[in-house]
Amino acid sequence: MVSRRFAVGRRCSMDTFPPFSRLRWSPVRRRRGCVPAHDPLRRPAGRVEPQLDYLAMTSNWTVPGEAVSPVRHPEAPAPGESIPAHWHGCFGCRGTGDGGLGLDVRAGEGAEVTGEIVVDPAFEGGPGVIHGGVLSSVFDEVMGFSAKLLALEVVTAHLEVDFRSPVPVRSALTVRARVDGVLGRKLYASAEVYVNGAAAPAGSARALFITIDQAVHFRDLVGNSTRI
Ligand SMILES: CCCCCCCCCCCCCCCC(=O)SCCNC(=O)CCNC(=O)[C@H](O)C(C)(C)COP(=O)(O)OP(=O)(O)OC[C@H]1O[C@@H](n2cnc3c(N)ncnc32)[C@H](O)[C@@H]1OP(=O)(O)O
Repeated sequence: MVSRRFAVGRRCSMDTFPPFSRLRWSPVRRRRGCVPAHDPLRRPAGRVEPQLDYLAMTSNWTVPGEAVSPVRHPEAPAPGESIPAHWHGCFGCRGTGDGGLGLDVRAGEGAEVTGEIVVDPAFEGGPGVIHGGVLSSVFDEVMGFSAKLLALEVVTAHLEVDFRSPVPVRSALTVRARVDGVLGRKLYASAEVYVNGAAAPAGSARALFITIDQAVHFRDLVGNSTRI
């Protein structure tokens, strides 16, 4: 709780103490009571704030009961083998030297895959941690690869991510993903990310992929590519 005496535009010693001086809205500043005049987190007088239950905002995604178990294609890469890129122009498939994520995704048992990535400093969001959008891309890509074990062409229709703990840049990430169920053209997938071999996941994701016919889906879009 920020006291009224310190709440408006008070400069504090942290203004001159990098790196805090750059973090205008940081929780540290809020705790110390040095909150800029236009702090977006301040409550306008008289306004009733909704009481959000943040835990209820974590994923409650469930696979429909009618979904069937995924069937691995007989010619899918064997467990432990690398799964080839689905498109050389893909940001998720390209190496970091080529502006991509630098993911290595390997087949596991059944419809499970494991992706490995070292978080390039270029992927920084907050100071020293991965950008949440980049981590979402990692999840999207690794879950998408699980569809390749079924030899299906898919695009993402829905993606949701829970960020449980910060993921440092330069850390080694292991992403475990799998197709949980298939219902017509719909593939339900899930994944977790582990930092530097930790036992507890730092985040998790759920996605819905829809099978497509690549030739039809990208027919009128492929001309936009700079990588043909
Ligand atoms: C990059 C790609 C390479 C492809 C090569 C393959 C390689 C394999 C490895 C892939 C690894 C890639 C991993 C990254 C993949 C991306 O990041 S893809 C890029 C982001 N995604 C997109 O651009 C997709 C944009 N959306 C679309 O094009 C269209 O909405 C879709 C997804 C094709 C669906 O459209 P549609 O074909 O007309 O089908 P539609 O009838 O609307 O939906 C089918 C069913 O899904 C349900 N549905 C659709 N959207 C939703 C939703 N958001 N929520 C819930 N249900 C939904 C519908 O209700 C319907 O249900 P049923 O009626 O069958 O029960």
